[in-house]
Amino acid sequence: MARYEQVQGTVALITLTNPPVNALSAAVRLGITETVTRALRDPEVKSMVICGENGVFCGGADIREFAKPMSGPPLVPMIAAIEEGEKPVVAAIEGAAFGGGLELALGCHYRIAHSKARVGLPEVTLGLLPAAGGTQRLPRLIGLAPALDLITTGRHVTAQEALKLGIVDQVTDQSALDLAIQFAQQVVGQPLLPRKLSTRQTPCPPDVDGLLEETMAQVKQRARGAMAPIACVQAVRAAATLPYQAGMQKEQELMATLFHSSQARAMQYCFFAQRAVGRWSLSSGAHSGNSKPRPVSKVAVIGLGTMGRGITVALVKAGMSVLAVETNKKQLEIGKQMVSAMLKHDAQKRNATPRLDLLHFTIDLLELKNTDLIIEAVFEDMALKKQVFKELSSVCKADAFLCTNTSGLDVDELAAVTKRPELVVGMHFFAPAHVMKLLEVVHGSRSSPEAVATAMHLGKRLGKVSVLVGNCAGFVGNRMLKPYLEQANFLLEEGATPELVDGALEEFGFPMGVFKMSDLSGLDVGWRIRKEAGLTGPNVDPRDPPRRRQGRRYSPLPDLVCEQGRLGQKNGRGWYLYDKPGGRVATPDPSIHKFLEEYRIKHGISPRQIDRQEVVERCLFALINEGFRSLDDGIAAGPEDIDMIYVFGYGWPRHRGGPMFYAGMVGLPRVLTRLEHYRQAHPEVPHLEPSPLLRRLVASGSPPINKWRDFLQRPHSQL
Ligand SMILES: CC/C=C\C/C=C/C(=O)SCCNC(=O)CCNC(=O)[C@H](O)C(C)(C)COP(=O)(O)OP(=O)(O)OC[C@H]1O[C@@H](n2cnc3c(N)ncnc32)[C@H](O)[C@@H]1OP(=O)(O)O
Repeated sequence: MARYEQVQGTVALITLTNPPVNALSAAVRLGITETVTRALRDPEVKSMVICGENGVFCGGADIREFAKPMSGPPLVPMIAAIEEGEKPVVAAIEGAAFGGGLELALGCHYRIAHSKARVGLPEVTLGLLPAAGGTQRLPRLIGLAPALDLITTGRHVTAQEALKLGIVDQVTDQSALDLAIQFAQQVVGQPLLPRKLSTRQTPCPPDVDGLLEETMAQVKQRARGAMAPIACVQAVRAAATLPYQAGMQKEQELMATLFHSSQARAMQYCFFAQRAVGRWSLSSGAHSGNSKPRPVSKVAVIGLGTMGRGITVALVKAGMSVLAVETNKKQLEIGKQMVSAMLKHDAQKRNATPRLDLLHFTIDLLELKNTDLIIEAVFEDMALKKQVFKELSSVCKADAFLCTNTSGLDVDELAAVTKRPELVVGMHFFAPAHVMKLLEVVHGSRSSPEAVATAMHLGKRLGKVSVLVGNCAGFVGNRMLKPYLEQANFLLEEGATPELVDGALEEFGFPMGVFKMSDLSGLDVGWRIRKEAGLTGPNVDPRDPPRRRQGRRYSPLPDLVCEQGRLGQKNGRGWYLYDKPGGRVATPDPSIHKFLEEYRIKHGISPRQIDRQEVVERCLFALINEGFRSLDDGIAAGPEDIDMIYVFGYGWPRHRGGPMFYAGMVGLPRVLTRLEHYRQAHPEVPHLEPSPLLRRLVASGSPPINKWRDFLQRPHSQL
């Protein structure tokens, strides 16, 4: 797992060989320990170079080993032996040096990087801290403030930034390995002590306490309940305030509290789940391994509303040529201005040139005739979308893919109006589409594996986490959101305020609660959908009592709020008050409280005290319950798919792993018992009826999440 060679007569070359990313498994650590010892003992060897096979230095500790009992040599003494040795060691960094990989490089005396390499300490994103000396050596190398930034965010930096920060000594466009070998020969005989980072003092600003306090306050706010970023600040503080060995001790103590935590397990689960969702499969036997995406070079976007603009920007940022289509010149001009401004703004932030040359605008559908893939992003209205699909089907070339950016309409119904239903798939982007990482790719009953593969691949090119889902109202994400929103409204009826509900959900870790989120999205969006569904407005069955629709409990509260002209952030009034139309700062509104009180009096509801536990349980367990139903229906392939949809699309806190992982952490029997309890208290709410899958899992002894697929029935799988 570590190859040993002697090159140029006097240089020991140690190559990590653990594909694909040379993770520091027990065997690799043993290999490094043995080869370093050999090189230190060999009188012919004057210096060493450490590199990684296949153009990757090292992806860090082997994350899969974290769940197993520790074996093999630990990292800390292994790295200490490199640093303490009296022969210079040069790290030749190609590809990536992340986590333990960068910590290994920091134990070397010099670092040479290829210009395309990236380095970073992403442990915080796995619920951990860089506990192989990273929190002590990096601040000593680059100073307190930049080290705090890198360690608490886990962000990766380019070789150029690493050079500026002082993490690496040289960057080359040629072979980093060749340069490192040359370098290793040149530095023989030079004093080594100053190169040993553990012997240095951490460069600090005059007001160390001020910087640490300010950082801690910012980190706590950003962390939303995650423990690791806070532990990272505490560990880096030790680098500024304690001698090296005491700092290392502190680093180990803090790591011990994180290592077996449920947060670390949740975040490591997310790491693998994110990669697993890319490996899709269909019941037909087609899967990502046997279905090739078709190359796509020309893409068109139909409709330059909020979604269409975001999608266009995402495509251009990925280097793709885009034809943007609107219905008339006026709309086209508005769209053009906005897309160009968004691209310029984005490029400015990255100090880059906006790729406006990749953009083309038209109102003429005939210009689509050479396009490979079309993403329709018109208003969410089935009749309109059908009309667009009919036209696309006749003007586009016969093998062009037709994709719809719908958030929940029936993809099969759209496919049916075309002459090529096998080339139709859903691509559900999330707003803002150029920022949000999630893409739900919707498999219609006639979508071909090639169409699925092409949409999934395109999502990847756009830097999205693409998740394949089946075709049903709301797909996976919005289908599960429905019972969540419903419970939040019922809680208001029963005595809660928007602030109480949102506070509980934000304390759980969501960036914003359900009512703030609704204000941000615009309250009229759901209102229109409810009108179309006959839940409010003129099509309501006149025999329905005010708080019942279609045979079940219904809360008209959101409709009544809209009827008052409160549409959310866009007009400055929704569930909250905003300083101005479009304002972002939500203030509780006494007139909403009064409205809720009057509503309860009118409907004879005695308000009761509602605590935060009830808010979290009712909203989240109802959502989770729908997740189990989606799994059983074959709309979601596995719990990982649901979890990634919620983490990347709906702000579910990563340190809680996603709704299905969270259910496992809480304990399936508890989720079942609480749902049964709430169902008994609210018999008119069918969403609270525990799903058959949840019952089967509990009856089978609540197996771990990776075994849930064995319990699915899926009589009507959509995948
Ligand atoms: C006791 C601990 C003491 C000290 C603290 C040290 C802690 C650590 O080092 S924790 C690990 C920190 N490192 C990371 O977080 C980096 C993780 N990896 C990546 O970011 C990326 O994989 C990459 C940039 C290195 C490569 O990206 P890419 O080329 O896109 O490949 P993939 O991400 O798809 O990965 C390929 C394949 O490798 C698996 N993998 C990647 N890194 C690790 C790892 N560190 N340990 C175990 N496995 C790893 C990844 O899961 C993929 O496999 P699967 O598709 O089967 O999941």
